[in-house]
Amino acid sequence: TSTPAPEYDYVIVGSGPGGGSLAANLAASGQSVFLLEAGGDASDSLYEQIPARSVAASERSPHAWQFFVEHYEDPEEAQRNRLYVYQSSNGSLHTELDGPIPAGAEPLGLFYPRGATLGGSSQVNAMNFAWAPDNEWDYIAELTGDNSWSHEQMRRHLMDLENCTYVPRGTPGHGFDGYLQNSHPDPITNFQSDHIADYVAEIFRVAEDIDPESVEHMAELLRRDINRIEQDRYETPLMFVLPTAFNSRGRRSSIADYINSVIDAGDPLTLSLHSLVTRVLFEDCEDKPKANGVEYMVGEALYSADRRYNTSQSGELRTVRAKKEVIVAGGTFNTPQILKLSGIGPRDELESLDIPVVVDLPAVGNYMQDNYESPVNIQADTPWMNASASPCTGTFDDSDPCFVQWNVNGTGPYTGGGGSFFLTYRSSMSWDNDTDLFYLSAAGSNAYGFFPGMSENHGAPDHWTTSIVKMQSGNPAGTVKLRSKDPRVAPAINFNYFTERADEDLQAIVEGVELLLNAFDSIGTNYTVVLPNPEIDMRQALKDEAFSHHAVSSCRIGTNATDSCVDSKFRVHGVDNLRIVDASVFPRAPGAMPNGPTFTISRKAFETIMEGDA
Ligand SMILES: Cc1cc2nc3c(=O)[nH]c(=O)nc-3n(C[C@H](O)[C@H](O)[C@H](O)COP(=O)(O)OP(=O)(O)OC[C@H]3O[C@@H](n4cnc5c(N)ncnc54)[C@H](O)[C@@H]3O)c2cc1C
Repeated sequence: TSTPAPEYDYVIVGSGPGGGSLAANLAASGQSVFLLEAGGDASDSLYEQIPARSVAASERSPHAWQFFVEHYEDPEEAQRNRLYVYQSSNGSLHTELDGPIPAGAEPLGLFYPRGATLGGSSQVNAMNFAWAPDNEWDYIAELTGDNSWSHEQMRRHLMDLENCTYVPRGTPGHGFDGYLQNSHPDPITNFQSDHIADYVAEIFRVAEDIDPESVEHMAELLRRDINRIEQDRYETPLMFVLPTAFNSRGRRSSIADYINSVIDAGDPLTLSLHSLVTRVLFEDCEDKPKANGVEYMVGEALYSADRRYNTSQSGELRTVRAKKEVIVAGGTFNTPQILKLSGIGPRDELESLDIPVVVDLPAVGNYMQDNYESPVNIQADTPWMNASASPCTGTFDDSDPCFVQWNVNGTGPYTGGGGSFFLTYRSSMSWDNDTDLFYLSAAGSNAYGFFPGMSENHGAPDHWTTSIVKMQSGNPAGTVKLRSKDPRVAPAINFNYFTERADEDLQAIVEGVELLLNAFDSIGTNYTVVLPNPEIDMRQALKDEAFSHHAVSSCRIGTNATDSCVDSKFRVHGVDNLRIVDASVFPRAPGAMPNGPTFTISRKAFETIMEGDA
C-alpha cells in the first residue's frame, strides 16, 4: 500500500454493502476516495468464498467481530434464552446447550456476529438476496416527502447494481451488467426424499391452494421470482427458492471483488485496511459544524469485539482530510458509536462520558429494530433424508468430493442456498396488503439461532427447522449506547424485544407456527415439537427463543432532528458534509432481509451525491 495522501474528495468509513459499494462507485466515476476498513482483506479465503462456509466465517477471525447483545433489560428475562452466553474467568464461553453454566461465569449476552473485513457483513452472510416489498420503499417516500425513494425509483438502483443470472436478459426489473451477481439454487436438489416432497406439497396446498402434480411441478413453482417487478409480489403467499448472491463459479459474489477491481482498473480509490476510525473531525464554522476528516488507529484486531483483541496492543493514530465529504458506513452498531464518539448524539449520554457535544441528536443509537426470527424445530419419527448418502466429508479439501465439485465446476452442495425452501405468508396481523411472515425452512436442519460454536452444529436428518422471519417489525425500541469513550470498546446493545406491538407480533408468529404444525399433521408424520418449547405457553417460548441478525435503524432517516438522524439525502441533521450510508438509516426494517436493500440505498446515495456534485 502506498502512503496515503493527506486529503481526498471523499473519506468513507466501513466497506460493507453501504460504504464499500459507494466508495467503489464514486471512485469509478473519477472522485478520489479514501476507504477505511477496520478489518483486512480476506476475500481470497475459502471461508468467504465457499457459500457453505458462511456460518463458519461469521464466527471466526479475521472475518467477523463477535458482539454480545441483550434482548431484554431485565436479566432474568434475558437469560431465559438457552443460547445466552456466559464467560468463565479463563475466557471460555458457555451456553446451556453445553450443560449447566459453570459457577462464577459472567453473563455476556447473546452472540451477534458482524462481518469485519473488506466487504463487511456481506462477506460472511448467508447471501440471501430478497428485495424489500414495494410498500417499504413507498413508506420512506411518504415519510420524507421525497419521491426519489418510491419503489419505481429504487428499482432503477437495483437494476444498476445487479447481474441477474436466473431470468432471461432483458426481463423487466432486473439488471444484468452490475457488480453483484444473483443466482437461483436449483430447487430440484431440495427434494431428497418422498417424505420431504410430501411436506412441501402440503405447504403448497395450505398456503397457496395449489395441488402440485409432481416434484418437477413443485421445482418449477419454486423458481418463481420473489424479486420480480410486479407490485403484487408480496401480496399473495408464495413458495420459492430465494435468489442468492453467488456467481457462475459457485463463489460468493462479493463487494470486496468489486472494490479490488476498481482499484486494479486504476480508479482513484485508496483502501486503508486495519484502520479503526475513532472519530469524525470538524471545522469550526459559525452556523453549523462541518465534517472535514476522520481520526483513525492503524493496527490489527484493535476492537474489543475482535476475538484476537488484546488491550496491551495499541494502534498508530492518524488523520485524513476530506475535501468534499465524510461518509460513515460502519453498520448498525458501529455507525452510532462513531457518531457519539465524535460528539453527535443524545446530549445526556455524551456529557456523562465527558464527550464535548457537537450536535445534540437524540436519535443516534435509538429506534434500532430487527426482524424477529422464531425457530420451529420438530423431530420426526423417521428421518427426512438419508444423511449417509451425502458424499460430502466437510473437510473442504481435495479429499472431499463436494469440495472438488465446487472447486472445479462451481456446483454441488457447497454452492449457495441449497436445501432451503422459502415461503411468504400473511397473518391476520399484517398492517397492509402484504404478507408479513417470511419462512426459511430446511429438512435435516437444526439451526435455531446464533451461539459460539454454531458452525459445528451439522444438523440431524430427523429434524426439520424453519425460521419464521417477522417482516413489518413493529418494535423500534433497540438502543446502542457507549460503555466508554474509548473507541476500542464495543457499545452496549439492547434490542428491548417485544416492547412495542408485542401482542400483534406474537399473534402473527403463533399463526405462522400453526401453519407449519398443521401441515406436519396433515401428512401423518409422527413428530415431537422441540421448539417453540412445548412445555410452556407458546408466546413465552417465542419471546425466549426469538433471535435476529438483521439490525437496522439506529440512525434512521426522517425529516427532523428530534426523532431522526439523517434526511432523505443521507445528510446528518445539523452538520455539513457528513452523510450516513448503511443499514442504520432505514426508518424501519426493509422486509425480511436487509442486505439487498442496503446495496440498493448505497447505489441511491451514489446518485444523490453525484447529482449534488454536478
Ligand atoms: C452472519 C450473518 C448472516 C446474514 N445473512 C443475511 C442474508 O442472508 N441476507 C440478508 O439480506 N442479510 C443478511 N445479513 C445482514 C447483512 O449482511 C447486513 O444487513 C449488511 O451487510 C449491512 O451492511 P452495512 O454496510 O450496513 O454494514 P456491514 O456490512 O456490517 O459493514 C460495516 C463495515 O464497517 C466496518 N467498520 C465498523 N466500524 C468501523 C470503524 N470504526 N472503522 C473502520 N471500519 C469500521 C466493519 O468492519 C464492516 O466491514 C447477515 C448478517 C450476518 C452477520
